[in-house]
Amino acid sequence: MIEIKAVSKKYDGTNALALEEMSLNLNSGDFIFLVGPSGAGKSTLIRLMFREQLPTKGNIYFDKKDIASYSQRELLEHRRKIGMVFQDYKLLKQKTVFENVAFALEVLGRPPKEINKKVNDALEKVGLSHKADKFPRELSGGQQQRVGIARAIVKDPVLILADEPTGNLDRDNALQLMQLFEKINEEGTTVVIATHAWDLVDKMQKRVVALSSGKLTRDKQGGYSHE
Ligand SMILES: Nc1ncnc2c1ncn2[C@@H]1O[C@H](COP(=O)(O)OP(=O)(O)OP(=O)(O)O)[C@@H](O)[C@H]1O
Repeated sequence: MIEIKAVSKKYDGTNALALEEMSLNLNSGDFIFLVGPSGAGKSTLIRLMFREQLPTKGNIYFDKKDIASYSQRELLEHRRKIGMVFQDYKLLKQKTVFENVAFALEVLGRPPKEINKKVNDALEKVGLSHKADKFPRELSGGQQQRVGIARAIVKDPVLILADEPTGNLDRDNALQLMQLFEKINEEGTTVVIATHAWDLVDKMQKRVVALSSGKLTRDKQGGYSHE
């Protein structure tokens, strides 16, 4: 699905490479944990895959097409196919749970009837139908992140990119969130999660891609600490 080929990234105004000659293949249906110390390049890799930024060197192919060569229309379509989930949820405070999720489809110009059905389906999937009319401030952190996930899946993405999605949650909530990602993955969506939650990575037993100083150091199925 995504082929990352010898990608390097240097941010303007810095000398060090955030990513160095990184190559990685993501297959359709994968569940991947991206791990590594702070500054290893995990967020950079996610930004490059979303095409929020371009590589300094190397290429990223999505279904065989170099994403750097996209037209404006192809770029919008690329982003429609990818659901993003963030550590700080990025919910709109003045909108209800329903409206937050609906917004992801409104910006795509979808008709209200379709929006209504898809938002209700997404909220049901994350177990928050009963909170549809609440505002984010009325929800717990775990519930807010479920809204973040509903907002990502409502677009029927082929890929979910989550950057530290459980960073603000306690262990029980974090585990439930990971199990929700697992359910979404089992229904066919490819999932990539950058995380520091080693214990959960160990528990989930998925493909683990480790980065260190911008380089890939490990790519193995299973937990993190067990070789
Ligand atoms: N916008 C930016 N401008 C300049 N340098 C940046 C920028 N974003 C990241 N970097 C640098 O690139 C390197 C990789 O950062 P990145 O955020 O990708 O790492 P990370 O593995 O996601 O870290 P963390 O676990 O702390 O989120 C770091 O050295 C960081 O300082």
